Amino acid sequence: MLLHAQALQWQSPDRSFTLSVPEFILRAGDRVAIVGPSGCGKSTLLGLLSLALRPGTAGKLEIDGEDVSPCWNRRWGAAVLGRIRAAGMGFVPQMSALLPFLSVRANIALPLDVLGQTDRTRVQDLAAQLDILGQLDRMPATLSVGQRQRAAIARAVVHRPRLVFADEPTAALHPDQAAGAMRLLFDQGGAVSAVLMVTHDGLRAAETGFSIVNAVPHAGGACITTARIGHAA
Ligand SMILES: Nc1ncnc2c1ncn2[C@@H]1O[C@H](COP(=O)(O)OP(=O)(O)OP(=O)(O)O)[C@@H](O)[C@H]1O
Repeated sequence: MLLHAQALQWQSPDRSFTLSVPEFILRAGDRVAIVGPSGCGKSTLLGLLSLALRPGTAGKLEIDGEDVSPCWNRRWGAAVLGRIRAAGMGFVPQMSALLPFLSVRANIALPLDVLGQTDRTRVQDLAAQLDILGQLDRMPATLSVGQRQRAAIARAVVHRPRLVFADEPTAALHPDQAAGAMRLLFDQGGAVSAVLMVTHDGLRAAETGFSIVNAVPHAGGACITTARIGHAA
C-alpha cells in the first residue's frame, strides 16, 4: 500500500468542525476523486494525508509501509516528514501558490532542484502538454489564474512522485483544458503511483476514470473513507 490511514481525525482550532477518516487506502495505480459540498473537509483530508496538517493524537498513517504518526510528536519528525514529502509527493494547492520571485520555469523545476535532478526536458514536455510553453520565462504575476493553475499541476508531477495530491486542480480552467489537465494527472506515474484529487467536477473525474469517493457531511463535521470503493483492509 502506498498510503494507509486508520482512525485519523482532525479538529478545527475552535472545535466547531471535526473530520474523521475511519480508513483511507491508496494503492499503486489508484486514481481517486473526492467530491462533496463546500466546507465539508476535502482540503483538510488532502492536508492530513500529504503530511501538511497534524492529525489528532489517535490514529495511524502509513506511507509506503512506514508509520509516520510518531513524527508529529518528535523533534526530528519535521525533517522526516519533509523528506517524505519532497521525494515522494506532489501537491497541487487549491490556490496555485507559485513562488512569485521565480519564473514559471523555475517554479516547475523546483522539485527537481530539491532532489538534485538536472533533466530539464521534463519541464518542457509538461509545459507543452499543458499549453504553457509560451509562459515558461514569465513571472507568475503576469499569468492568468488558469495558466498559473496549469503551472502548479506541472510542478506537482515534474519529479514523478508516487503520491500526487490535487486540490480542485481544474477549477479555473476552460472545459477543454480541464479535460486535458485531468487526463494528465490521471496518467501520471502509471501503475506505480496514486493520484488523489479533490474536485467539484465529479462527472468529468468519473469520465476520466477516477474512482469517486463522497465526503459524508454531518452536524459539526464530515467523514471520508475509501472503504466503500472496495479498499477495506
Ligand atoms: N482554522 C480553522 N478554524 C475553524 N474552522 C476551520 C479552520 N480551518 C478549517 N475549518 C473548517 O473546516 C471545514 C473544512 O474545510 P475544508 O477547506 O477542508 O473544506 P472543503 O470541503 O475543502 O471546502 P471547499 O470545497 O469550499 O474548498 C470548514 O467547515 C471550515 O470552516
